[in-house]
Amino acid sequence: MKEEKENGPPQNYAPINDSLPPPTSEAHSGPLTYLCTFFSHISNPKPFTKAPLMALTNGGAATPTPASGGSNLVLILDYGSQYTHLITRRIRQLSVLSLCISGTAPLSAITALSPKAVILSGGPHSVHLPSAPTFPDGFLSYVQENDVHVLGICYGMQLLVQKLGGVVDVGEKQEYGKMEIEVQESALYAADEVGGHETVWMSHGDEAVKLPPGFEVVARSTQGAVAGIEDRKRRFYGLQYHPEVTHSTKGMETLHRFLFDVCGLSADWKMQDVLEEEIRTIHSMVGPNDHVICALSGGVDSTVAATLVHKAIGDRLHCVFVDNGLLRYKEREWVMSTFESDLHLPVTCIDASEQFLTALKGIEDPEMKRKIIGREFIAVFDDFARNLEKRLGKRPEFLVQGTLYPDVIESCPPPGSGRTHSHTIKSHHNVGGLPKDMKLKLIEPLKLLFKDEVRKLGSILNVPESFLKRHPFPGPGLAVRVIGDVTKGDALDTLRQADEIFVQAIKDAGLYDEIWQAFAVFPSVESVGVQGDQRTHAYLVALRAITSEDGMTADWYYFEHKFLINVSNKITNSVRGVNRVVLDITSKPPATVEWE
Ligand SMILES: Nc1ncnc2c1ncn2[C@@H]1O[C@H](COP(=O)(O)OP(=O)(O)OP(=O)(O)O)[C@@H](O)[C@H]1O
Ligand SMILES: O=c1[nH]c(=O)c2[nH+]cn([C@@H]3O[C@H](COP(=O)(O)O)[C@@H](O)[C@H]3O)c2[nH]1
Ligand SMILES: NC(=O)CC[C@H](N)C(=O)O
Ligand SMILES: [Mg+2]
Repeated sequence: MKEEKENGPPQNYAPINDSLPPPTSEAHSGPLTYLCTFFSHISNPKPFTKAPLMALTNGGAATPTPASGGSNLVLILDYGSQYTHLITRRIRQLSVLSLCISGTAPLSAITALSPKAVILSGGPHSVHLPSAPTFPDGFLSYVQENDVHVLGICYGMQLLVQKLGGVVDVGEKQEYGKMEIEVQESALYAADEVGGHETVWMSHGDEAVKLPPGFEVVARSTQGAVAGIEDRKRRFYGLQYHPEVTHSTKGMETLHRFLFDVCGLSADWKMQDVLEEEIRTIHSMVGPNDHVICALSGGVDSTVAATLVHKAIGDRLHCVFVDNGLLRYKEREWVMSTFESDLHLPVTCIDASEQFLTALKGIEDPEMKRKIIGREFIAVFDDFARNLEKRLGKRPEFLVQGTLYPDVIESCPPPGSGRTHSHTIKSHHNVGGLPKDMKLKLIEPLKLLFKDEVRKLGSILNVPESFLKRHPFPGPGLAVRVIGDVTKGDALDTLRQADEIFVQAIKDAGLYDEIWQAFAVFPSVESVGVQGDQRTHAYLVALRAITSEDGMTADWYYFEHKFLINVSNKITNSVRGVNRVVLDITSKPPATVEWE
């Protein structure tokens, strides 16, 4: 492993914004801080004084005392729906903080956060089966005693109906896809919608056949199934359809009415507040003489994370960029020069390509590759920390990573982080791929944010657009784009060249900003071709370009034929060893963005 010198001293840098509150010795108690900390498994050197945190970290043993009236927070209890994260996003889009925890989390985890409203998500289960997940004992009396509003969506509505004494049964007709409903004037539906039909997205086989006492039906599908219910007196609401999905044309209006008219929440979730809260958290974790290292990839997330932490602790932050041998064409040169010229952040580049490629030799299994990469990254960061100790006389104890909420959702989630009964899709190297015995404590200020929120935060921090608009690039890099053994033959170099041609063509055509991510893949498949009248048996390259809001779901991007013809010709004419180009026309789901 080779360490290179830093990219020059910082110019212009202003470590701490004076307008921000001074460092405190106690952690800020906002829900964001609180859950971030919980997720990060940080053993805080200055213990939190808040009972709620204890309640979560010790599995709910403490008896929290909820603030009456609740905080301005909507808590989502996740029962495994593929749309749970979308509910969280939609609510944040309406400027209200929302967080998602497991639907079977202990009552203490819920009361600790003191939400003003709780949304029970959909899910694949049937409430009448014994294994059906449910909210904890005491939940219904807690929400009643503390004036908490509850909205059940799909499975969540069925759960409410059953637990409150109604009956849910297998419906005569299943309802999947776009359906029409008829609504009546009520808390959830405005007078001008009354009598009108709304298009909604349904996805259920069970239905409420008898409502609990106190409830009324406020919407019905044109097939006759109960689609919306209310018990205003007890503050229980239910929707059989998914208002969070864009196919439910008035879904956002219904959520808006629920949040502001029904629950009386205020629209106060602002990126400026997130920034200030995160800076307070960092001050509370990192002592005045502590040093911190930051894993910087040059991507959007770590750049924003580094800028934020730098604002909090100035030059006690030491950024490290790792060349793992899996980077794109000239990526290392670009990162090192632009960090110096545009961001003025000191970065040390470590060339660990040999170390990573040796560890990956012969490895074909995608999850194994991810775990190896996660392990090697941490080994490099540990070495870097040891070297800094020689220079600074004190070993950095913290590692900043640009982990996002979707990384957590899709990796191995810790209990309480949401995704109750869903599968691990893939271990993102920075979450599920981390070694269990790592010593560095994590600081992950973006851990509860989606990408578009990170971009907003970045622009408040004056991170240049050239960084914020970059397409995401996964930490395991080209290792998840070369199928099978990455070290075999010229796979990596071939892929780099094809990828560069494709992405440059997208930039030249002015399409870069409307595409979420575009890249080439090397499937390690050979096929027969004819080039210069000669038979060839050479590799194929696949092109993938997608649009997405947050990387959780995606659609493939529709290019004009002329564009594709030009790119295909350019690749087969200039990349040695490639005689065929194919286009990936799969959305997520059923595929994922990366091939591995
Ligand atoms: N080559 C690298 N050197 C150092 N750290 C890295 C490297 N690649 C990834 N990381 C770390 O892993 C984290 C997750 O990677 P990820 O690709 O999700 O985020 P990003 O690179 O910061 O942003 P983007 O999603 O826009 O690529 C990064 O935020 C960074 O902390
Ligand atoms: O830093 C990362 N480490 C990883 O291990 C990883 N895997 C996928 N990605 C990126 O996440 C988004 C969703 O990708 P998938 O649909 O392939 O899971 C896409 O933007 C992917 O590029 C990763 N980023
Ligand atoms: N999408 C859902 O929440 C479905 C709930 C339940 N499994 C049903 O089929 O009715
Ligand atoms: Mg990246």
